[in-house]
Amino acid sequence: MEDIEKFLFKFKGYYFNRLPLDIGFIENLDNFEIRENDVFIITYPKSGTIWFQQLLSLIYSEDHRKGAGKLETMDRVPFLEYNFRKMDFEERPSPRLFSTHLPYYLVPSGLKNKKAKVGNGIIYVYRNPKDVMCSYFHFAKNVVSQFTGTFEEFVKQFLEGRVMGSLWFDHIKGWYEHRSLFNIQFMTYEEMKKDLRGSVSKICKFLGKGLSEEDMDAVVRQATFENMKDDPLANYDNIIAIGYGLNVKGHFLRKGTIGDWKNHLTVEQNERFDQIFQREMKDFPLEFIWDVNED
Ligand SMILES: Nc1ncnc2c1ncn2[C@@H]1O[C@H](COP(=O)(O)OS(=O)(=O)O)[C@@H](OP(=O)(O)O)[C@H]1O
Repeated sequence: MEDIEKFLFKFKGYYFNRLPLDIGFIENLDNFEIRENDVFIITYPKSGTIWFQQLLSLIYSEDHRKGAGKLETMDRVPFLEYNFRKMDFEERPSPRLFSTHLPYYLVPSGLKNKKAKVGNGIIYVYRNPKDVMCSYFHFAKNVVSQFTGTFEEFVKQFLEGRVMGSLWFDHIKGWYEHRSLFNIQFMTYEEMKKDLRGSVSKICKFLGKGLSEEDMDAVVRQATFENMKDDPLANYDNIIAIGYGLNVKGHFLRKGTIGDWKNHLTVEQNERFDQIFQREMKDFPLEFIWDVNED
C-alpha cells in the first residue's frame, strides 16, 4: 500500500497536504492580515468546497454571472493555505474571497473576535462524514493518486485522522465549539443539494448581498453539479493537473450525491463507523443528513 502519510506535512497537530504547500507561509499564518470584509469558506476536505467557491464567486461577481472574465475557480476564490497560483493576497481587491480547510486554531488571529458586520464572515460547510469519506477515497486514489490501498485501508486512515485535514470529528467539533469567537454561519452540503436556491438566499442574507431574481437564476444555473462538471473553469481538472502534475484518472466532480456511502460501506464498516460517530459526536447538536430521502 502506498502510504498516504508520505504526502502529508504535520504542523501543530494538523495534517496539510505537502505538495502545493509553502511551509514558510504556514508558519506565519497567524499574522496574515485580515480585512474587515474578507469572506471565508471553511470546510473539511470533500464537503463541498469547490461548490461554495463557485457560489461565492457567482454571488460577488457580475462578470462571472454573465459568463465573462474567464477565470478559474482557484483564481476567484483561492485557498489560503494552498496557494497554487502563488498569488499576492495583499494585492487582491476587496472584498477578498478565500477558502480553507484549516482547523479553528490555525486560522489567522485577525479572523477571531471579528465583529459581525454586513459583508464579512465565515461560512462553515459540513457534509455527512460517510459521504465525505467515500468522496475522499476516490479523490485520494483516482484523482491525486496519493493512495493505492483498499477501501478498508482508507476507512482506517480516515477514522484515525491520517489524511489531509486530520480527524473529521476534531475539525467540525473544534469549529463548532469555538463558534463564538467568529462571525460564522454553519451550512450543510445536503441542504444545498436539496434546495440550492434557498441556500443561496441564506448565504446572501448572511453576507448582506442582495441579488435580483435574474441574478439569482444565473447563480443557481451555474452552480448545479451538471453545469460545473462540464465547465472547465469550474471543474478543477486543470488545477489538479497544475497542482499535482499527475495523470488524472478520475474527476473532482465525481457523483455529487447524498448517500453514496451506501454503495461503499459493508455492514461491518458501517457499524464500526456508527459506533465511533456516536462516541465522538455525543451531545453534538448539529444534525446530519445521511440519506437523500431524509428531511
Ligand atoms: N455543484 C455540486 N453539486 C453537488 N456536489 C458537488 C458540486 N460541486 C462539487 N461537488 C462535490 O463535492 C465533492 C468535492 O468536495 P470538495 O470540493 O470539498 O473537495 S476538496 O476538499 O476541495 O478537495 C465531490 O463529491 P463526490 O462527488 O461525492 O466525490 C464533488 O462531486
